[in-house]
Parts: sequence; structure tokens; C-alpha cells
Amino acid sequence: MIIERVRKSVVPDNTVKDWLTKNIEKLQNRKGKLIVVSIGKAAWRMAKAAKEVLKDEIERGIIITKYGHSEGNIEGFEIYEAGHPIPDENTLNATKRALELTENLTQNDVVLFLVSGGGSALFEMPVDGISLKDIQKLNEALLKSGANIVEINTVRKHLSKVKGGRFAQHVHPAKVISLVLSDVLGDRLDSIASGPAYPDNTTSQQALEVLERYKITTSESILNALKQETPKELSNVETYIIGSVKVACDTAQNVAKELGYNTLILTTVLDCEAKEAGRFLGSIAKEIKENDRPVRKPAAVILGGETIVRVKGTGKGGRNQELALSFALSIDGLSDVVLCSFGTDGTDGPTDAAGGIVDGQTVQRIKQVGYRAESFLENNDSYNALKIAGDLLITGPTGTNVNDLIVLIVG
Ligand SMILES: Nc1ncnc2c1ncn2[C@@H]1O[C@H](COP(=O)(O)OP(=O)(O)OP(=O)(O)O)[C@@H](O)[C@H]1O
Ligand SMILES: O=C(O)[C@H](O)CO
Ligand SMILES: [Mg+2]
Repeated sequence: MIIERVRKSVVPDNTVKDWLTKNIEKLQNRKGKLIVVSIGKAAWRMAKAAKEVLKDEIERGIIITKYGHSEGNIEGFEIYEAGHPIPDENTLNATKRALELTENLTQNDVVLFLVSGGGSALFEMPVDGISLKDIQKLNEALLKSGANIVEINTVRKHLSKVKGGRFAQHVHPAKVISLVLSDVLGDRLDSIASGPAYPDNTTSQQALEVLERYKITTSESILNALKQETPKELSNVETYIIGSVKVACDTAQNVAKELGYNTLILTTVLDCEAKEAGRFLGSIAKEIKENDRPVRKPAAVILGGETIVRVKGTGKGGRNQELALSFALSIDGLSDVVLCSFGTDGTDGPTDAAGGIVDGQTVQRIKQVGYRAESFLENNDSYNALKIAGDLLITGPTGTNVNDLIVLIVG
């Protein structure tokens, strides 16, 4: 029940519709055209929702999403699919078209800009002097380097005609109203999809430092292009976050309260090793059980974020499954304790599971068929461990992506 309600609260169909219905006058109070530009992995669904509310108000629309992510025609919209996580020819063609549709607008016009994760790869036009090949090579190096998304996008923003606020400059003097589905911890708006319509908080110097920190060598032309600063102020944008892991946590908390639990949101920016988070939550579960701290029983502790796994073993799994298995090991034998950890996109690592739901008997269930749960954890094989225990959570793709959610219940 918690999971389904959480999904509903962050699925773009609902969030875009709700926002537009409540704020319809922001769009209707214009004298000119309304153009919709929708980018990212959730672009199709966000655009579809906008179309259902705004109907013929929309003069033109364009969707740029990942291959396989379009769900069919939408009247009045051009739909493009392109490369992700590395941009390709189609990315550039589609972006060129989006720039054409938003050219020569006046201050009477409004661009409704729908933004979701994946937008950095899908919406791209390199600055003059930089080729698609240059951008592809650099993206590959950055994605493999261990740099986090804020660092990666710091570099991307300084090489692009549309990122780091430059799309909003292109649209000027028309107004941009951005609705954003956040997949970046802490909801940094200049990082989500590399902030095409948001003032950039990062500098050329920081972009150069990222390359240095991760020992990424690159061409003279890229180094020169990086020196051009992105806009730090924009006068024509309004930005609204319509979905994020914070919203998912708030929903989980509300549902848990309705079910009679004492609730606590421990963090919405969890970002440590999955295994460590699992063990730490094991100690929290024990503390609640014995001492009713930091929240009284029956308790629901909620966390949002995105842990990391440095995969060293040969097994199959994901960060949520690994967290859940590690938690199960630390609370082995304890009664009335359940933990559910899952990716809100319905996919945890390269598996068909969204995550895991474990309890104090999980490790025993694995033992009963002759295996040791510890060995699975050591081999990063959380998927097979939870499969044996019957503890996988399988939802299928949910149509949204706002990081991971963890709910710990102690009765
Ligand atoms: N055997 C494994 N055990 C645990 N984690 C793994 C394993 N193999 C891969 N991973 C993790 O899976 C992650 C990739 O999974 P996933 O596709 O869910 O990523 P994501 O960050 O959610 O991507 P997106 O933003 O595109 O949804 C990587 O962070 C990697 O560390
Ligand atoms: O597109 C991107 O840059 C990431 O998904 C973060 O928003
Ligand atoms: Mg994912």
C-alpha cells in the first residue's frame, strides 16, 4: 500500500496534471503562443499529461526521450528518441528542432519546459568548435571516471548551447515555465538534466577542476570552450519541482501515519555504501526495538536517496537489494522488523527487480536451502540471495524516476 501510494505521488502523469490544473492561470495569462518542450526519460508521459490539461492551448510541442521511451503519437507534438547516456546524431537533430520551434519568440509567448532525468544526454547542442565525437568521448570518460552527477554536469554545462541556462537565453524574451521531476539528490536545479533553464551555480574553473580531479585528458578545443562562462542570472524563468524523492518520503510518511505508525524521515539524501546503510539501519531497528529510540514502536523510519555499490564480485544485484540483504544479516532472528528498499523507477541495477523486502527470517530462509547469506553479499549477488528467500520486490517499470526509497518498520 505504501509503495503504490508513493508511486502515484511521483508518477509524472499525476504530478504534471495536478500542477497545471492548480496553476492554469500562469499559462492562460499570456498574450502570445504556448510551446511545450519536454526532455528526459519521463518526457513522453509529462507531455501527455500537459496535453490532456492544456489541449488546444498548445500551439506546438516537442518531446525528446530515450530510445524505446515513447508510447505513441500525441497530437500537435513532434516526438524524437535519442541516445542515452551518451548523446548521438538523433540527440542533435532533435535539439536543433527544439531550438527552431522556440526561435524568434516574443515576450508575449510562453515555453512550458518539462524536465526529467536523462535530459543531459537527450538535449544537447555543442558550442561552436566542438563536435559530437568530442562530446561523446568526453561523456564516456566522465561516466566511467567515478565523478558524481553534479561534477559530470558541471563539465557538460560549459560545453553546450542549451545547458546551464543557455536554453532559457535562447528562448528570451519569451517566458519559460519549467516543471521538473528531480533525480538528483538535494534537488539541485542547475544539475537536473544540466539545468537548461536555470541559472548555473558552477563555474568554468570548477569544470576544469573536475577534469583534473578525475584525470581526464581532453583536446585543446574543449579546454578553450570550457573557459566560456554560463549565465548566472536569468530574468525569464520560473521553476517548480513537481516530483522528487522528498515528495516520495512525505507520501510514505503520510501513509504510514494513517496506518498507525510513529514516523520519522531520517534523511532524503542518503548517499553512502549500500552495505553500510543496511548495517546502520540494522542498528537503528535494534535501538527502536529495545529503547523506543529515535522513535517509539510501532515505528516507520523512512529514508530517501541513492546509495553506492562498488561492484567487486561476479554476482547480480542492485543497490537496494544489497542494502536489504546487508540489513537482513544485521537483524537476523529479530521479530516484527521489516525493511523495504526500492528504486522508484522500478529497476534496481541490471535486474528485473525494483528492490527487496526483508525481515528477521530472511537469512534463515536462505540457510534452510543450504546457502550462506554472507557469501551472496560478498559476491554482490543480492538478487539471487533475495530470490531464494522469496524477498525480491518486482514492480516492473513505474514510469517515473526519483531515486530510491527505504521504509523500515519495527512493530
Ligand atoms: N551485482 C550488483 N550488485 C549491486 N549493485 C550493482 C550490481 N551490478 C550493478 N550494480 C549497481 O547498479 C547501478 C546501476 O543501476 P540502475 O540502472 O538502477 O542505475 P540508476 O543510477 O538508477 O540509473 P538511472 O538513473 O538511469 O535510473 C550502479 O550504480 C551499480 O553500482
Ligand atoms: O540527465 C541528467 O543529467 C541526470 O539524469 C540528472 O538529472
Ligand atoms: Mg534507476
